Amino acid sequence: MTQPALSKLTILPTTAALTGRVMPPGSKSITNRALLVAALAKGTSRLSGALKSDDTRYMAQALRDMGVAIDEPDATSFIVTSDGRLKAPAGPLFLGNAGTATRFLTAAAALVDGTVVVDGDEHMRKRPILPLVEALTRLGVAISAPSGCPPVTIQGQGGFEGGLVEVDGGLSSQYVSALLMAGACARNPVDVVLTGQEIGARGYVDLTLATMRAFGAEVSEPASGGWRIAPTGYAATDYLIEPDASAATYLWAAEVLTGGAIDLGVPASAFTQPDARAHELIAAFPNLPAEIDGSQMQDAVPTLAVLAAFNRTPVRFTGIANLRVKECDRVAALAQGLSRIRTGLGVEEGDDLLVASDPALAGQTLPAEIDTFADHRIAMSFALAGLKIGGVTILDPGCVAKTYPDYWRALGSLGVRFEGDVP
Ligand SMILES: O=C(O)C1=C[C@@H](OP(=O)(O)O)[C@@H](O)[C@H](O)C1
Ligand SMILES: C=C(OP(=O)(O)O)C(=O)O
Repeated sequence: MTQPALSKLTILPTTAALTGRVMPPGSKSITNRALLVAALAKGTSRLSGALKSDDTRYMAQALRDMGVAIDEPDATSFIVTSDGRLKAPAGPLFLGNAGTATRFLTAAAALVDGTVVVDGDEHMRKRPILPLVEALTRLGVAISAPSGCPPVTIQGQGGFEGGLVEVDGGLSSQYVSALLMAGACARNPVDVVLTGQEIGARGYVDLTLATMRAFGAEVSEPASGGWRIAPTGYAATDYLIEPDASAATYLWAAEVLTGGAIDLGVPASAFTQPDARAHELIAAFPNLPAEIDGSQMQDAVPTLAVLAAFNRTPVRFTGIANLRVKECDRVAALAQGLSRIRTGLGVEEGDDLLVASDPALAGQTLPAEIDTFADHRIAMSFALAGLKIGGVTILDPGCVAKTYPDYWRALGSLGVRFEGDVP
């Protein structure tokens, strides 16, 4: 069977400084945490400032499939009403390529009385989940994932006892967050302890703890790398979700690349998400450091890597091995896309990415089709290159719907012009 041709969007370079006001959408990470804990709380919670995108729609639909009432009175709110229990869904939960929804619901499914199958699209079916499955097994949960990736089948017993569970967060911090959030609904206290010191973006665990506490959970950290969760369950509450820091990185980068002034409506210092750390680096452009450790701002690495192409000096990105198990292998996709613009512009060295910077790229026409591998961040970051280089074409530009459906419209509102299929 022949595949349908991918849609294409060419960014027309701009010599103008991009100026205007663009609010990034609500945080994906916080929206999907808040949706879950609100669903585990008895009563009604109003979530405002929320993201409406593929990832949060998959989460909301899965919770509806488990008996939770979720209303959407406007474009940025969810009203979640629950009796605090998730019911067995009639069929598999399909979660697309939403890592947060998939990992968080895998642990929460242990609270269901009945069978839950957690599944996703062909990309998600390649994203590892075994460390989480093994941790839940040690907690006494009947769970299996034969391929080590979704689909995962959980035979929920209406809850689990609790106790100590070790987990390796090296491949994904989402395993840790998933255990922490489900842990508050166990019958006894749960101790979640990290094995090894490696954990991608520890800041995501802090984000989890903050959301849990806002909904009444009691979590302490008796020792570094270990958390004790009291069996309190959650209390319904109204919750304001901050804008998405990863989405903000594209706007910050567009601003420095074009010498513009984009008002995001929120200062960088107001974000609590890990990717906000990238702001300081972006502000240093075109003098980015020779080495950037991406481990604590992982989703900002595509933004920083494309920006680095225009830096005064080359940049090596380290600490990014687990970018290989995101929506696509981002280390490979970035190297490939950069090298389509100019051979050798991005090179993989082990798990590092080397960007051979050249400020003279700006103003050139270097036709390049960027394969996005259905990865929103590859699409959004390479669009930045298109602001300065003629001929940059993004394949499958609609993939931004995963976390930032309005991305192209937002760039358009700043005066960016396109040729081709604007989704
Ligand atoms: O917990 C979260 O909200 C996230 C954690 C990170 O993933 P990993 O923990 O899988 O590295 C990040 O890349 C993802 O976009 C969101
Ligand atoms: C890695 C990402 O998403 P997730 O793991 O939530 O699918 C991302 O949004 O960059």
